[in-house]
Amino acid sequence: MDQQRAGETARILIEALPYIQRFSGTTVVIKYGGNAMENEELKNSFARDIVLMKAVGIHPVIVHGGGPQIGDLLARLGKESKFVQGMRVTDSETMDVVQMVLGGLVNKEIVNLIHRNGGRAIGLTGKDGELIRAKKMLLKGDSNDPALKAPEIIDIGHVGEVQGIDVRVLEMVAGSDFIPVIAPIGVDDEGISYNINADLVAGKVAEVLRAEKLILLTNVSGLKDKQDNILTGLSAQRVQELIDDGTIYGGMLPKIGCALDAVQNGVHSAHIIDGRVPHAVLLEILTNQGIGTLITRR
Ligand SMILES: Nc1ncnc2c1ncn2[C@@H]1O[C@H](COP(=O)(O)OP(=O)(O)O)[C@@H](O)[C@H]1O
Ligand SMILES: CC(=O)N[C@@H](CCC(=O)OP(=O)(O)O)C(=O)O
Repeated sequence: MDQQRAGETARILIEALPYIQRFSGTTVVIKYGGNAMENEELKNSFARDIVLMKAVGIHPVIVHGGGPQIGDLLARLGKESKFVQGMRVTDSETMDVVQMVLGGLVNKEIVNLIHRNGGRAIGLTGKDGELIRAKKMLLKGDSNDPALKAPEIIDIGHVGEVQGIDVRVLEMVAGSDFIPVIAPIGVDDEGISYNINADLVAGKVAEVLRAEKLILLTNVSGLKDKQDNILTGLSAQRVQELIDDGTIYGGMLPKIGCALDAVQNGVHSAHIIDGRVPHAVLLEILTNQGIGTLITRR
């Protein structure tokens, strides 16, 4: 290595020092969206980032999605995917597919990736240790019928919202070498399974663990306005305006909602970043080059 390159390498390593000192010993919850699992190279760069974080004393907790992967298997079974306000309409048959894909294929693939990159991981669904207690989610629809006084309630089947998180299993894992990898499946008092949007689970997990950061990896470079500019440092009121005028829709709705809730409830900062950028997590945590949309408490 020539001297110039050696100097540059040393400079980059030293740049990480204040971040390592600041974040070592803290918990960072990372939501790994199905859309960010684009190719093998990206998946490996994600796993390397997570292993490096753990090696420098940060406690990463991964909550993963897998929407496109669920959609693929449903299509192979001849079932169409339907979404209302960013939530998958989930009948009993779809719930079975959700459990197979999230709890099986996707969860174990991420665990495997971490092992292949030199770390140790343990895969959990919200059913393990009753980690995620869920209740049925009811959506309020916009009714066009002026005769209806209350907004229409839409039933989207086995879709849940988080009622509580039992942190004991996570605390056990946090003190060890193992990195928890959580599939967003919840269970209610009667043992009924629920499909929960992974952003919502990540937000609640970050809240109960009092995480330093909530990082939401997705397939866009951040929250955008209508002219495609990345928006950052947003107030709750500004977000509501952007929802009302249709700038924020679909899968971005639960993402921005849970980011705002998390920072209101004790998480230091939430970041919506582009999971298609190699090493996006590392750049966000250990360098000056934060990317995407930052949300903090105001
Ligand atoms: N204002 C916005 N800025 C950026 N993306 C938006 C916005 N409103 C809606 N979206 C949509 O949200 C999507 C991200 O959510 P989603 O598809 O659920 O991703 P993930 O699988 O990563 O959770 C983007 O691909 C985009 O289509
Ligand atoms: C209720 C609901 O919509 N659940 C999601 C769970 C997976 C998920 O959130 O995946 P991404 O993060 O990759 O979108 C779904 O069925 O697609």
